[in-house]
Amino acid sequence: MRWRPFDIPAAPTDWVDGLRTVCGAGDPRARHGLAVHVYACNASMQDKCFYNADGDFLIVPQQGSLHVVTEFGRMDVAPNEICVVQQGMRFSVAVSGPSRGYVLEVFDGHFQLPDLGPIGANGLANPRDFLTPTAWYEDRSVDYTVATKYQGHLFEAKQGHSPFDVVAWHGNYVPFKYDLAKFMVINAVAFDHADPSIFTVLTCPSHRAGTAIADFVIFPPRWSVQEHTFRPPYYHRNCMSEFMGLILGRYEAKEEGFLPGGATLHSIMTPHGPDAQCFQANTEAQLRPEKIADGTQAFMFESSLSLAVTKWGEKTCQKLDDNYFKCWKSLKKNFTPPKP
Ligand SMILES: O=C(O)Cc1cc(O)ccc1O
Ligand SMILES: [Fe+2]
Repeated sequence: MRWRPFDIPAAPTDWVDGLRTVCGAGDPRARHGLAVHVYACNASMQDKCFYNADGDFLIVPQQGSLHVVTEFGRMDVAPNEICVVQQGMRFSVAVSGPSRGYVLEVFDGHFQLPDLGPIGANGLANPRDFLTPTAWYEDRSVDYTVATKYQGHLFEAKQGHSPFDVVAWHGNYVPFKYDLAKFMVINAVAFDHADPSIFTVLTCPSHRAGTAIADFVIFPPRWSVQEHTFRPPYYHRNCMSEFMGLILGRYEAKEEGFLPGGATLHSIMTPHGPDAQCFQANTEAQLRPEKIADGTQAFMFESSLSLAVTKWGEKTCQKLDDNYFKCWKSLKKNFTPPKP
């Protein structure tokens, strides 16, 4: 499935009011699964905060910076940066204009760095590049709204003061931000297309060893140098679900139709791969070292669970691209076995 860029509303809409669920699996009541949301808004949350009782949020701004106030301090998160706000933390989002992005929510546990295995001590997303806020507080007596997502539904409560009255904190259960440009990219330098798991920024592991509730994977600017190789993604079916979004630029396997602020979902075992144009160009291209994905950033929320699309994702948003399948239609059979 493919979605055209989600609309940013014209009427004043804050971050919570502009949150919509596209797909997901599992159940926050069983503390197992994930949800993929998009947000589209243009107004700051006024004397209003939000907390998620169901799980942790990984927030990926695509357009417009988010100014996030949390109980732990403030974070400015721009497109090409991400932040994680964990279960239960009060936060309020201010925006400076039309803003849009994606949210990966996990119900099971927390996001962590992937095991580096033979990569060894350093690489991919390095711990030093994750930033946590410094304590910041305000002492304001005011009519304040606390919005909550609890068991998938939104609730509101009122209180007489700002919740951001925490003067100091210590510990390690804290929100954080990360600049995707800091990702230390590792890739194949001889031949073959590497599994995109090498681009995993953060993962929320499941209880089944080696599988994830969700991986957050990026496709950053990098050198492509492989020889004797079809360099773009291979045609494949996956035992995981692949939800993709585009922050900036174009994605090499789908230069047309997959646009910043839009999305794709390739469900478990649904075959997919580069569009016909990408196949043609990369079949004919000379394999010289080449900088690819320059000025772009695509990402994937990949899950071992099987995702169901919401009614909003399928119908209400009116962004589903019914013609997506046509991008593969002109692929021709190229099998020409030698005559016996
Ligand atoms: O399908 C996609 O575009 C994502 C993807 C990229 C890649 O380089 C290898 C496998 C894969 O699923
Ligand atoms: Fe894929």
